[in-house]
Amino acid sequence: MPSYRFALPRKDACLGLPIGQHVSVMAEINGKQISRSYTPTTSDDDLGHFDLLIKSYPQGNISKRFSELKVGDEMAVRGPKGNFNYTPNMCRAIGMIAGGTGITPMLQRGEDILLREELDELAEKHDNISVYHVLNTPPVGWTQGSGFVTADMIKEHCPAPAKDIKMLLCGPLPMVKAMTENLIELGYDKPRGASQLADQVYKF
Ligand SMILES: Cc1cc2nc3c(=O)[nH]c(=O)nc-3n(C[C@H](O)[C@H](O)[C@H](O)COP(=O)(O)OP(=O)(O)OC[C@H]3O[C@@H](n4cnc5c(N)ncnc54)[C@H](O)[C@@H]3O)c2cc1C
Repeated sequence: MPSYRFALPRKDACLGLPIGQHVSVMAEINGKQISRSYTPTTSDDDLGHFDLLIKSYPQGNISKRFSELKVGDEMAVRGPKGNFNYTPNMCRAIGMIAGGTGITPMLQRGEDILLREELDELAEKHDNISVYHVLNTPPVGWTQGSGFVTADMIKEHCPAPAKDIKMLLCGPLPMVKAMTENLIELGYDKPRGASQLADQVYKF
């Protein structure tokens, strides 16, 4: 999946995006201003530019635009955007369910398993981080999950429902819908349409 690098106005500038927030990329399409959210894979340690890992859909309004960019082209970007402001120790445990490019808000810093090396390295280095990959069509000998993420997988790998935990969801709409149903079935709070920081289940 291609990654696109955008220059910042100065070589020593950082994007300055708070963890948990994203940017809006805008374009005028058929006379209408359309914007979509994207989470850079670079951090504030990266100066002079930021990178976006984009899956371009042939019918996608904004994502298709990326695939048509030539070096030197510009896009309109606005931010920071989003209600999720991460602060250390904001809760005891965080469960994250991400589908495809939905991994980008979970790991702000890209693939068949996007960012796999980075994720596995994080889990190896930190006792309090564990990663479970679920593949639609796994290769022979695959020992982790296969098919879609199920309620049983969530129960086994994510923090159980409690006041001091959060569950973060990001991915294609059908997946987010299915995960919302799984979470409700498991006893987590029903998420509202537009998530707020205080919510137990936060949909990006
Ligand atoms: C917080 C957040 C962060 C995100 N970060 C990223 C990121 O880092 N990288 C990234 O690539 N995306 C990311 N997304 C998704 C992104 O915002 C857009 O939804 C995506 O690029 C599709 O937008 P579009 O305008 O191209 O398509 P739309 O105009 O929304 O859809 C038009 C058509 O495109 C096709 N299409 C669109 N989405 C899908 C899909 N998921 N599966 C199959 N077909 C589809 C369908 O044919 C659809 O009818 C993020 C979303 C959120 C909420």
